[in-house]
Amino acid sequence: MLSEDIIICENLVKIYKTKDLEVLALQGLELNIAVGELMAIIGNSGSGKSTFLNMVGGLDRPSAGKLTVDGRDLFKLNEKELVEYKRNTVGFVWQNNARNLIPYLSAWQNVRLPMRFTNGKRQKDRALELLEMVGMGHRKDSRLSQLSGGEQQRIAIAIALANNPKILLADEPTGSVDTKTGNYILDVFRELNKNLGLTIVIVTHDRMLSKKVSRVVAIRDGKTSSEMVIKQSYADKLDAIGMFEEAHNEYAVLDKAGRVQIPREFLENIGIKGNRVRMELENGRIVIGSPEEDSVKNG
Ligand SMILES: Nc1ncnc2c1ncn2[C@@H]1O[C@H](COP(=O)(O)OP(=O)(O)OP(=O)(O)O)[C@@H](O)[C@H]1O
Repeated sequence: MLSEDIIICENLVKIYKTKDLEVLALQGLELNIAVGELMAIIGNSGSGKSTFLNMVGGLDRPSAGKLTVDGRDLFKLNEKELVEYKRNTVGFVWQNNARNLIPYLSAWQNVRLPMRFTNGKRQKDRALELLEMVGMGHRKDSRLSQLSGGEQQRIAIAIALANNPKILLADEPTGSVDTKTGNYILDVFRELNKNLGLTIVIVTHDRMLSKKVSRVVAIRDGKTSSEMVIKQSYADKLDAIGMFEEAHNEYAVLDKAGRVQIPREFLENIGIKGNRVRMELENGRIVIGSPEEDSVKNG
């Protein structure tokens, strides 16, 4: 059972300032993520997905709002605390694995690199354990340049886990591999989530991939717009018969001021053109309709 939130993000704002330009990359993002969740963030290019991940990963500082990760207020960490946070709390997997790996070293050596603070024997054992966890134990002595893109991506996941982080952050982890390999990588995430209880946040464009996790949050223009949550009771059953992805309920996010962003497709479907909707309470439900319905009803 998921209980407390490991990531609490309220009204989060990020402004990038360049010499002659200010970009509002996050404009009041509301998003909480529970301990042990496997979730995806989707959204168009430029909607702020990577910005959010970078804030949570401590790679960049937020401008305003609230961001607490694993009980730590990311606005208050000093440089030293931030280095320690990046090393122990979060692990990163990127689309482009060249960012994670050193091609002329073996898989085993690559995984040991982030562990330079632990003793040698422990390091070797732990690295092997991680390689086995991602299904790459048998290739431990292969140089990275001898492995396929998908295999390299699995090594990158093992590296991200080297310091035993509580949260794994993955930015387009399947962006450079084919669908079959992408599915395999996603299976690795699901195993890690299930077996280690690791919280995993995946940023993706890929709507198919996002259907295989238990919650999908859509970001639009730097704000959370809607989310889909898998019906927990069905998850395991459906997983067993390969229909996991069919079982989502769709939710819209309600912020503290009572604002909800309605997906554009829904508005188009009921014929909303301007900036007004008709709203009424009907048998415990809020019904939103087109204002034109009134004129049809009344006359
Ligand atoms: N370092 C930066 N300096 C200035 N603007 C930036 C910087 N990083 C991101 N932005 C801008 O912030 C906005 C959000 O970018 P972000 O990379 O978070 O989007 P994204 O949803 O991850 O997009 P994509 O799917 O294309 O990676 C964009 O308008 C982008 O141009």
